[in-house]
Amino acid sequence: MQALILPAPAKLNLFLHITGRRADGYHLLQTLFVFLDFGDDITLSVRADGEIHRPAGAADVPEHADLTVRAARLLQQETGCRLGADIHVQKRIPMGGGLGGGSSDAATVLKGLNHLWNCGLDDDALATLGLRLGADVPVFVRGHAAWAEGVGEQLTPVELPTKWYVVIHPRVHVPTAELFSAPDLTRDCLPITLAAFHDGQGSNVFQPVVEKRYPEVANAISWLSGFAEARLTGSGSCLFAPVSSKGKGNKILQNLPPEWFGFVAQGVTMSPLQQRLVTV
Ligand SMILES: C[C@](O)(CO)[C@H](O)COP(=O)(O)OP(=O)(O)OC[C@H]1O[C@@H](n2ccc(N)nc2=O)[C@H](O)[C@@H]1O
Ligand SMILES: Nc1ncnc2c1ncn2[C@@H]1O[C@H](COP(=O)(O)OP(=O)(O)OP(=O)(O)O)[C@@H](O)[C@H]1O
Repeated sequence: MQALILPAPAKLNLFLHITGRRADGYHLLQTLFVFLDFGDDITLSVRADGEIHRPAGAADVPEHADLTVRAARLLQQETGCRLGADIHVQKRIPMGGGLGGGSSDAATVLKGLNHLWNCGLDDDALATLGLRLGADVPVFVRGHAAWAEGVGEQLTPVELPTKWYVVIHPRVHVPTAELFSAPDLTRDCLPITLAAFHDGQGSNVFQPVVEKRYPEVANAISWLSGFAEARLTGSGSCLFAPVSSKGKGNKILQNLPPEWFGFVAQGVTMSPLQQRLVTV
């Protein structure tokens, strides 16, 4: 049977503002997504019997709840495809860290199985399907760094200079839904432009809320700020800081307190998934 190994990259939110709220409670955002050349790997093997299985994946995520399995089932339902798949997920992206790991895994499965099953859906259709699984899935489907509005699904592709980032996971799991419902979250940011972001405007509105509730994240931000300008990604708990070279980043990590996890990665405009699919 045909098998395909595909990357599921992590993302950073270079800034994240909330400008309002929809009637259904979902928040309206402004954010800038960039991909990292760091992520999970997903192996997809086609099954003729129509079953979807996940023989390997995140230990604490049950198979039926895994976003990869949910993505495969959704694609099957929507297209009436009678093929199935085995999905091996090699997790590297810390979970609940604001790096979008689950969403990226889901997008990789949608794109990969759409190809292997010959479903013929285009990116618009896959992004619409993906949005039903999570607000962050569409950007991973489209695979281009983007300025995002709406709940994160109104995407305008942007070109960004390639930069290195130090990323730190303080080994704290921050539940996204809980953070979005925090009473002290700023929800009335005035809209900004990409030019204003490049001029230095923009912050992450979750940062003060997370720092207050999770002292370990506050410690990590304070530690990284001693070397470079540190900021939270998504709703945390990971933080990042731009550095001028991979070497500079690794030097910072030499001093990383052993209780945290850190890595250096390049921010890329075209997602590693998109780059890989061009060659398939
Ligand atoms: C924080 C970000 O990662 C920034 O990129 C995303 O906005 C979150 O995206 P995600 O993890 O895919 O989130 P989802 O799984 O869609 O939503 C989790 C929960 O967060 C809240 N949520 C999410 C996105 C949004 N724009 N407004 C919200 O209020 C909702 O309560 C939702 O039930
Ligand atoms: N394949 C998967 N990988 C990671 N998490 C998954 C997966 N499938 C389901 N989940 C669930 O989704 C939750 C959020 O995981 P994820 O790593 O996407 O968080 P996150 O990086 O904070 O996301 P975001 O930045 O989109 O808020 C996990 O705690 C887990 O219960």
